[in-house]
Amino acid sequence: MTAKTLYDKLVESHTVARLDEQNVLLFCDLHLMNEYTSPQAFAGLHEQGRGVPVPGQNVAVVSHIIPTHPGTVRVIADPASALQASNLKRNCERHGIPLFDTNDHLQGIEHVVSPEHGMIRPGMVVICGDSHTTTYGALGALGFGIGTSEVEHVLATQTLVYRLAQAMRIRIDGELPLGATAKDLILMIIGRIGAQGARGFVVEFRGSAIDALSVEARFTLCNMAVEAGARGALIAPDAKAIEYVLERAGDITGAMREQALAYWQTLHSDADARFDVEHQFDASAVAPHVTWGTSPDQVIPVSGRVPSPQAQPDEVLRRSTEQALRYVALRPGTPLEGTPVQHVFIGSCTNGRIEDLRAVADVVRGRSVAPGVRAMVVPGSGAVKEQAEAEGIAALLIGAGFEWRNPGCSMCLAMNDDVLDAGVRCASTTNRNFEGRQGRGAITHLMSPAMAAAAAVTGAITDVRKLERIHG
Ligand SMILES: CC(C)[C@H](C(=O)O)[C@@H](O)C(=O)O
Ligand code: SF4
Repeated sequence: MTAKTLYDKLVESHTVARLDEQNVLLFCDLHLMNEYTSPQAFAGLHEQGRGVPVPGQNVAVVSHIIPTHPGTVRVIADPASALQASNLKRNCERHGIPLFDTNDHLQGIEHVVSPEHGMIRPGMVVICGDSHTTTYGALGALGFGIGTSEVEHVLATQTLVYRLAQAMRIRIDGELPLGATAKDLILMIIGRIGAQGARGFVVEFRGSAIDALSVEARFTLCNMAVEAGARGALIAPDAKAIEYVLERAGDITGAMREQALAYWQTLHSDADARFDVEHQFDASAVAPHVTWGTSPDQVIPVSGRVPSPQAQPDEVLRRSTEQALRYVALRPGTPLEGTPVQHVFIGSCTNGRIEDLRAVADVVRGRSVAPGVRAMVVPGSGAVKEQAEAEGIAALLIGAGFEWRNPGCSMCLAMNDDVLDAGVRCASTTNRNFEGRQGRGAITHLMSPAMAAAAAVTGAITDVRKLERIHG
């Protein structure tokens, strides 16, 4: 018997038919939908007079366009966005698909909502018309994003024509130093292998540094694997992951629980499984990282200096460095530390979970938002928001001068009315720093929640480790 990777096992157990050398028909256990990528898919389905055969294995969440202003009733003012939300509601009602609607108190970002209710379990194939579906690898589920025509196919058949990926293993041993988080780890990895470094691969993370991460930190890691081009990210489920799932999946009891536990034990790569590419990193050398440019791989440790186009090894890199520097209005050789920010955004499916908000609160406690800075916290979901309110985190942050908002994607991609003005520089816990991502002409620096909190209280990009030293 040939040794298998975890990825092989997940694909094989979901293969309905082998179509050719490269493609299989893959069964999808769970299909998540948002208001943004589903309307045309439903329209196509209806044109062909098709139904949704297994509506219970589909779930929809209004994520992207929803306003986040405080208040109990949310009204979507923008007519196009309101139409997207009402279409989603109508389509879900028509087909019996569960929906977290605009004013559901548990609503939020699809990738935050689904795991917290036990919908994601080890061994599943989870898909969504959204690239950050890789997040679910943290629980040993194969998650990946699909396009709108594929959404239609999945609605109609619960299957997908799936092109097989290659397997990459990233091994990370050692202990993350104080002040460095899973966000810094993944930013460092993306910086090293590049924004296309994992293109065509499903990445399996393993090693002692991965074992040490909390499940929420693993979500952060797998979420951003797509920023290195990965078609999926996986971490073999361990006791921590299994406990996380069992605490939330109330339906897994009795004999089913025994069966599930026995199956989940098999979800790891065999000892001699072959990977197409392997990388290795040392967690103990990871410092807090901050992006300086307009791609997540344009990233350096916070103590670093913005690179110079002249120092780049080839013409393509020289040009992209030059262009990025022009956009972010930074000169080559400038230290990142001390760069003033006018805005701080804390949230997103990368860092909008309760542990992230606790990390922010730990830095902010005893301090307040610097004058001239607008700092905004948008919890990843209603459940995260309620939890943070119950723990006193919301009160602490509001007292320190943060805006405490309702959940949603918000300023991660500025598809609602949380949009930055041109030239505004933002310390952000999100995952993409593309040109215009948070508003036309706005400048994004990606970093961890603790680092964003440090920026909020100092008004500049700041090494959170120094902040802690100064203030004891
Ligand atoms: C809107 C959606 C299609 C998109 C994605 O696929 O990731 C968004 O969530 C993003 O983060 O850019
Ligand atoms: S929070 Fe950002 S990255 Fe995540 S789904 Fe929403 S827009 Fe995409």
